[in-house]
Amino acid sequence: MSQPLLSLSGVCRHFGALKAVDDVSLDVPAGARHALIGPNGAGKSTLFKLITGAMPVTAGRVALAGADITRLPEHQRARRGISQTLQHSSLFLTQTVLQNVLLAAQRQHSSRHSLVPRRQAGARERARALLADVGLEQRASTPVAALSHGERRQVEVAVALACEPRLLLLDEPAAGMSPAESARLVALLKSLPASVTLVIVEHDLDVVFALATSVTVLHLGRVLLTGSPDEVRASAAVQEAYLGTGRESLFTDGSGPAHLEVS
Ligand SMILES: Nc1ncnc2c1ncn2[C@@H]1O[C@H](COP(=O)(O)OP(=O)(O)OP(=O)(O)O)[C@@H](O)[C@H]1O
Repeated sequence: MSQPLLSLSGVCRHFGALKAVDDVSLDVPAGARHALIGPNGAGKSTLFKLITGAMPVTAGRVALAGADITRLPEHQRARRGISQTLQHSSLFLTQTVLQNVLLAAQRQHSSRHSLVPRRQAGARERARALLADVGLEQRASTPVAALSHGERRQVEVAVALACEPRLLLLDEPAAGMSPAESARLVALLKSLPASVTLVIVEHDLDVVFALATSVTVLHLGRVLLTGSPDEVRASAAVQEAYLGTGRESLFTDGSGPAHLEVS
């Protein structure tokens, strides 16, 4: 098997006596669309932070394309190709859509030569291409504050892509979206090139099962199961972990998740 892009070995994060992430091992191959799911408090967000470097591990090893990055700070991991969208928006609301993406594109290509007009034109071109990729070309001159919730999430994806990531981590990208917006988001994420590997934390299991090529279920900080979406849906242990959460029908009624209309 070829080397995984992201590899976690025995990763732990303890808060006092609480084992929020407990001995998690996981390999994510390049090009995967990998989802992390689990009931509230399972450790998903904490595990994300251990991958991005926003929080140090208590124990274990994080590797990117075979290189040990466990001790690297967040900005150095970002430079190696880890990019993320956050649960809470980090966009500049009074700036236009294009300005937000342009800023990220300029940061990516910043150097002591970045004031050279040719470089600036390159960043502008790249920003416009990214807006086209996420379907927001027509909204380039619109202030972010005037966008719908779903459109803002699309801008966030464009901003994250401007960093030219190898690994894109999406923390609840569909939170607060209407079904139509979720379907558009899934279509957008599906259309990303295989050179961008996705790891997504998402409560909306319709989105997860429409997008993911593999799924890890976390429960009480531990990996309950890693497998294909079908294996996860069929697992009695996963059904049990979701009992009482109001989401168990996605695993137990045999019909699978509601179909998301993805054009
Ligand atoms: N900074 C912290 N200090 C103490 N405990 C924390 C901290 N961050 C998270 N926890 C605890 O760790 C456990 C896992 O939390 P985490 O937010 O990672 O779960 P989650 O699966 O992302 O949950 P949700 O789906 O509700 O966002 C929870 O019990 C939480 O209360």
